[in-house]
Amino acid sequence: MLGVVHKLDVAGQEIRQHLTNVSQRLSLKKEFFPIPDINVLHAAPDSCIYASQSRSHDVADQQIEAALEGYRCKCSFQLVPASFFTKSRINSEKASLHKEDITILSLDDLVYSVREHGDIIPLRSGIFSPANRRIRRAMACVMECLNTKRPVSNHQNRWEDGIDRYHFQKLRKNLTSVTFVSSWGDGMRESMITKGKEEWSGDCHATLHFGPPGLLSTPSDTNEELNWKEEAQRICDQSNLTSLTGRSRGVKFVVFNSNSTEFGHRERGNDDCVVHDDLWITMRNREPVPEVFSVSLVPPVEKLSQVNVKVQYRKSSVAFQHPNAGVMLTSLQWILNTLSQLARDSVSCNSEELSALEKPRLLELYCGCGAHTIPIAKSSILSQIVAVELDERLVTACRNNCILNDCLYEEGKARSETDCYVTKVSVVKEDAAVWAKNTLMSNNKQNTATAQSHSIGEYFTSFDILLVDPPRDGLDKAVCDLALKGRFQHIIYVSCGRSALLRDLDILCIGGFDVAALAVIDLFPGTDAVESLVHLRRRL
Ligand SMILES: C[S@@+](CC[C@H](N)C(=O)[O-])C[C@H]1O[C@@H](n2cnc3c(N)ncnc32)[C@H](O)[C@@H]1O
Repeated sequence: MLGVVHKLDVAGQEIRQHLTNVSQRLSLKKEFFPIPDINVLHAAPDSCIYASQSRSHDVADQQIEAALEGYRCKCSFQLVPASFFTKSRINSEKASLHKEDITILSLDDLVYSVREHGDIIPLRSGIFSPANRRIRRAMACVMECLNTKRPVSNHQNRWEDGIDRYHFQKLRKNLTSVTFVSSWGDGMRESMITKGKEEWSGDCHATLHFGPPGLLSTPSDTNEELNWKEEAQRICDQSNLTSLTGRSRGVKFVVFNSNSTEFGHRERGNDDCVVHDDLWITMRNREPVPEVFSVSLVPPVEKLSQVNVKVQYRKSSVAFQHPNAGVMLTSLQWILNTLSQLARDSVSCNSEELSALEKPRLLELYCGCGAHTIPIAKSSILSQIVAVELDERLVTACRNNCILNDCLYEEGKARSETDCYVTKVSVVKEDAAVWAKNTLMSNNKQNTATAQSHSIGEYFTSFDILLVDPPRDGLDKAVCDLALKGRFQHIIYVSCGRSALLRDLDILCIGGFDVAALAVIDLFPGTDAVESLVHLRRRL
C-alpha cells in the first residue's frame, strides 16, 4: 500500500517526466514547452461534507463515526453465510472469519464479503472503512435486520436452528449481494432538520440482488410479492434507507422509506431512484467575473464580502456519480478557479467590462449528471455551455438538474434580467467521438447551414474552452482531433486513468498545446488511483 504523499509524488513525477520527453521531442522543432510544477491537492475535509456532528450515544455508532476515513458513496458486497467461512478449504487468514465474529455469528448468519484476487474475504465486524458515514451506518442496520432471529420460547437466550428462525425469511431467500449508493454529503435538508431527525438526512439507497430462481419463486405470485414488500418496508424503515430495491432477472420491486415518499425520489423521465445533494459555491467579486473561494456540501456562513450560490443535484442511483465526495469538491474548486482565471484574463485583455455573451464559451464532453456543469453555469463565469453525455440516464439527470437550477438553454427563449448571473446549458445526448467527428465534418464542409442535427452547426463549433472528464480509457482519437482542430484556446482535462492521460497529453502537446497547470489528488486512499487535473493552453 502506498503512502499518500509518496503516491501523489510518484504520479506527478511520472506525468512531468512524460511531459519532459514530449518537450525534448518538440525542442527539435524549436518549440518552447515549459513544464509546470505539480500541485498536490487534498480531498476536501469532512467539515465540507458533513453538516451534522455525531450526537449518537450508541457506542457502536460512535465507533463507526470515529473512523472518518470513509469516502466511498457507492459500495457493493456479497452476502455470504458464516458457514461458508468455516469450511476447511479456506486456508488464508484473510479469507477466514475473525475470531470475534466467530463467537457471535450463527452458521446461517449473513456476512458482508468482498471478492479479492478470486478469494471471498469477509469484512471484519461487518465494517467497510472506505465507505462513507452514511453507508457504514446503513450497512450495520441492514445486517442487524437480516441476522435477527426469533428466540425459542423454552430456551430464553438461545436461537432455534434452521433458516426459518430469521425474521426476514422471504427477503433472505436467494439473496446474494447488496449495493449501497448514498449522497455525497449527509444532506441535512431543512425539512428533515425541523423534524429533528439528523440521522435520516442524506439519501442512501440499497439494492438487494437475488440469484436463481430469483426474487419470487413463482413468477407473478402476488402473495409472495406482498410478503416480500412487507419485509423490505420494515428493513428500509429500520435501517433509515431512502429506498430498498429488490432485483433478480426480469423482476424489480422498490419500497420507499415511510417517512419520505416516492415523490422526489424517482427520476423524471425514467424509473431510477434519485440521490439528492446540495452544494454551495462561495465567491467574491461577482462582476465582471467571480472568483471562487470554496465549494462545500455544508451551507457556508453568510458574509457581506461573499456571495453564496446554491446548487441542487438529483442523481440517478444506478448511473455514474463521483464516488469520492472530497475529491469531487476539490476538483470542482480547481476547475472553477481555473475557468474564472481564464475569464478574468480575457476581461483584462479587453480592458472593458465583459457582457455575459462575451465571456468564454465552453464545450464539455463526458458531462455525466452535470456535477461540474451546473456549478460552472451557476457561477456565471462563462457565456454558454454545451454539455455532451452518452448515457441516457445521465443525460436525463443532467437536463433535470439544469431545470432544477434554472440554467437549461431553451431555444427561442429570450434571456431575462436575472439570466446574467447564470450561464445557460444545452445538454446533448451523443457519443463524444461521434460529436467530435460530426463537428469536424461540418467544419470541413464549411456548410453549417445544411447541418442535419442539433449537434452540428456554427453555433456549436466556436468554443473557447474544452472541458473533458472521460472514463479511465481516456479520449477517443476523434475528440483529440477536435481539440486540436477546433478553436479552443484552453483544455481542462480531468483524468482518472493515468496511462490514457499520458497517451492523450502526447497527442495534445505535440499537436500544439502547452501544459499550463497540473494537479493530482488521492482518488481512492489505500489504492494507487489518482485523479489528475490538467490545464492545457494553445501554444502561441
Ligand atoms: C468519469 S465520468 C465523468 C462524469 C462527470 N464529469 C462527473 O464528474 O460526474 C465519465 C462520463 O463519461 C460518460 N461517457 C463514457 N463514454 C462516453 C462517450 N463515448 N461519449 C460521451 N460520454 C461518455 C460516462 O457515462 C460518464 O458519465
